Amino acid sequence: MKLSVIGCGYLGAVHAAAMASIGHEVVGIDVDERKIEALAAGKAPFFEPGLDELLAEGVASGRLRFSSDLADAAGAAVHFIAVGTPQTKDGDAADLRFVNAAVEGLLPHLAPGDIVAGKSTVPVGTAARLAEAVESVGAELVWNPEFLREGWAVEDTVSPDRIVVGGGARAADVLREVYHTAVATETPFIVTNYATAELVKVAANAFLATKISFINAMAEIAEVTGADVTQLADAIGHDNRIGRRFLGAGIGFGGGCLPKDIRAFSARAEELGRGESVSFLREVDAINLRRRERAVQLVVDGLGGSVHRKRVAVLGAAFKPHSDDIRDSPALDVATRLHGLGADVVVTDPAALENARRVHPQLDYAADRDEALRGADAVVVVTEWDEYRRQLSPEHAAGLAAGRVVVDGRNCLDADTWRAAGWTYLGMGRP
Ligand SMILES: NC(=O)C1=CN([C@@H]2O[C@H](COP(=O)(O)OP(=O)(O)OC[C@H]3O[C@@H](n4cnc5c(N)ncnc54)[C@H](O)[C@@H]3O)[C@@H](O)[C@H]2O)C=CC1
Ligand SMILES: O=C(O)[C@H]1O[C@H](OP(=O)(O)OP(=O)(O)OC[C@H]2O[C@@H](n3ccc(=O)[nH]c3=O)[C@H](O)[C@@H]2O)[C@H](O)[C@@H](O)[C@@H]1O
Repeated sequence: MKLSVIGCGYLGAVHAAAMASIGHEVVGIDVDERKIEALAAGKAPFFEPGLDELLAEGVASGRLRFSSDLADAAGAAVHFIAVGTPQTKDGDAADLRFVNAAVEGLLPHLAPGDIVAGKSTVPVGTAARLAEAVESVGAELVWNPEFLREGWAVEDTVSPDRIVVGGGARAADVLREVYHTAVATETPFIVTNYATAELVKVAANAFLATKISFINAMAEIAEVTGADVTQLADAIGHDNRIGRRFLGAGIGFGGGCLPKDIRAFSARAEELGRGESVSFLREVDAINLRRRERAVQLVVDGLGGSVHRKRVAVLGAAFKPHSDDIRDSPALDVATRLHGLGADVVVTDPAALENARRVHPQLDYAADRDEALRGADAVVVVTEWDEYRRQLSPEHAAGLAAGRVVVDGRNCLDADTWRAAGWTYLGMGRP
């Protein structure tokens, strides 16, 4: 089938490449010419495991091409909208300018019977509003939210846990054909109305954020009682009604989605007169942000009350491992707070260094882990990449660092091993 994907960022580029890999003829469109140039050359403009291979394969096969001209979407049977919906500059609501512009710009290139499939995360009510414009040219709108995780985006797109389609039965059948490989393996395929489809997406992210803040709230209680939140998480996680996943206590969630999605959800619920129904999400957000402060406090405490002129090695910049994404990164928040307190901060990250340098030029950067560790008075692990977690021994770190203080912002190090090697180990919610 012929498909177009409007918006080729973390979501759209992967979607376009994955759709080509399952046999479709795909054109990816973006207003960012630099991105399009890279993609057309078969190169991912960001770090995503497996994406380079998929792009190169798709472009070489002739089934995948990229363009900065929306007119090139003409002729596709399904047009996916995958543009950004960031937080507005002056509030919590989602900024729908890009979605509106993409749909508006697409209208002249649509033919009767075409399907426009929204993938961007939007406030409930958006699809119903956009449907009118799409129908005015004889096309049909569905909302088909996306649940992929960065770092596993290719796998999640090709083999999703579920597919949700809000819209009419004919359009849903066309999407069944689009996702034929997942349908063949009996992936749950849920057809519903617009509002449900939009809400499924934000509800899923709100639940995940709540789960993380729940365990971080337990970490706060653990800190004043001498309990160990990692053992607590293991123990409650054995109850499979609860489950251990997303009970990782630490400096909390960040990224281009969870934080802005819970805020946009709160803002939308308030508009609908139902703010109180999700008022707990404000608390989820507040707990999350407190944990970043806590990590900073641990570094201050570990260094005897002041970080001024102390060299602090910050291991990690991305909001999570296997990604170069630094949008609302807790790691960089911790780094900039320490810098603000007068510390000589040296940040390193295997994938996100370039992005970090661009957005936070005031910080110092080291090309690799060992360079960051050299001469450090304290070490803080803020993104749990394997090379900081599994591949870093306390003895090796001791051979490079000047001090012996390690703050484990992701509870990813073995406390006993580090202590036995002479380090002052400070974890999040651990005695
Ligand atoms: N990043 C992720 O893991 C996931 C993202 N989402 C949602 O998907 C949407 C996109 O997110 P990301 O890909 O992360 O954002 P992104 O910022 O990486 O990509 C958005 C892209 O849209 C392009 N764009 C903006 N206006 C355009 C227009 N009028 N025409 C064509 N292209 C345009 C931008 O240049 C950019 O490349 C958001 O609503 C997000 O919440 C949903 C699930 C997963
Ligand atoms: O809407 C989206 O964009 C996506 O948002 C998240 O995916 P992602 O942002 O890629 O990353 P996650 O793996 O969910 O991690 C989010 C944040 O939570 C943190 N986290 C995760 C798990 C945990 O136990 N503890 C914890 O602090 C991570 O470090 C990271 O900062 C969701 O998991 C996806 O299903 C969703 O599609």
